[in-house]
Amino acid sequence: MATFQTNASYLNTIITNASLQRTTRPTTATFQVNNKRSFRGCVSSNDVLIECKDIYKSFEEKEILRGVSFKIHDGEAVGIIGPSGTGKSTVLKIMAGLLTPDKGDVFIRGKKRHGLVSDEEIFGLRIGLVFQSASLFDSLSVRENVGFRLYEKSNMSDNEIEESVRENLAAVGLKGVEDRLPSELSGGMKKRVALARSIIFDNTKEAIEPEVLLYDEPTAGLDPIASTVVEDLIRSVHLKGEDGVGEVGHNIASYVVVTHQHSTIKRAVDRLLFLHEGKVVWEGRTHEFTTSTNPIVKQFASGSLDGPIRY
Ligand SMILES: Nc1ncnc2c1ncn2[C@@H]1O[C@H](COP(=O)(O)OP(=O)(O)OP(=O)(O)O)[C@@H](O)[C@H]1O
Repeated sequence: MATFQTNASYLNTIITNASLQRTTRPTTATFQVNNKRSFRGCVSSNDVLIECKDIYKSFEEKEILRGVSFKIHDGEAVGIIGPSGTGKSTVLKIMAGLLTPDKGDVFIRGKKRHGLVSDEEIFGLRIGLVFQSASLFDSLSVRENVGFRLYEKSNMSDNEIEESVRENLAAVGLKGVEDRLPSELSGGMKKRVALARSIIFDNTKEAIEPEVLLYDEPTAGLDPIASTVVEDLIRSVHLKGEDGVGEVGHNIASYVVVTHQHSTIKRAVDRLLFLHEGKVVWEGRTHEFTTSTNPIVKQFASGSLDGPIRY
């Protein structure tokens, strides 16, 4: 087994830990998974996992976020959409604790987060971020990339990790690529390898797997069928608390997806936040997106050149 010198914080899939103690889960469980955990299908005001409140962020002179506010509830599948360059990825990084806002607050399970998230903090809500670019380690094989976190931190044997890597790769539609280097994969394959890495599960631990996954354009650049595979996989992780190979009982219960793809909006999310000119200008259920009379949403949904969005 290779000895990895690289700091885990450089992973494209960053599993961050908010510096908070775990709070009691809501009692309104709708179904039970493996007698270990409850996953919820409904939303109420006292189950907010992440709240962004009046967030401002500038890069140099450019003001990108101008008072972004929203809440992510336990059990939700939320999409963030909006024109290019409007700050969607920036919002994800702020939620993950990789960027600090210039103004405004991020609350994790009701407690204010101060500064960035560090690797040392191991309790509380876990937030996994899958970056837009696959950002795999070039010098590591696919197997080592996917199993990276397990090789570094778990008590699983090399054989168990290998098996898990193989199964999770198969779940994203990739077989027999374990020994390849990232340079030997297409862009879409790299993306799926990154996804496999985000959903792989440490079966020696029960309590500290991610509970919110943040996906930055997980289906961009994939062909329609590969997109469907990824969308369904994301959905199954959310719905059943399963990992890519159908093992239940994990903590992954909610996710946020930044996407431009209509298929991903339709298949993988239930609620949408529309970001435009630094603010959330519309929120609604997915099925309301195409029928909304909001001129910004209407223009975006139809792809029309006429309307308030200008390039
Ligand atoms: N670290 C950074 N330094 C300087 N500018 C940045 C940085 N990160 C983002 N930006 C700028 O902030 C703006 C918003 O970027 P962001 O990636 O959040 O947008 P986005 O809505 O996700 O875009 P897209 O849909 O095209 O992926 C862009 O103009 C980008 O160039």
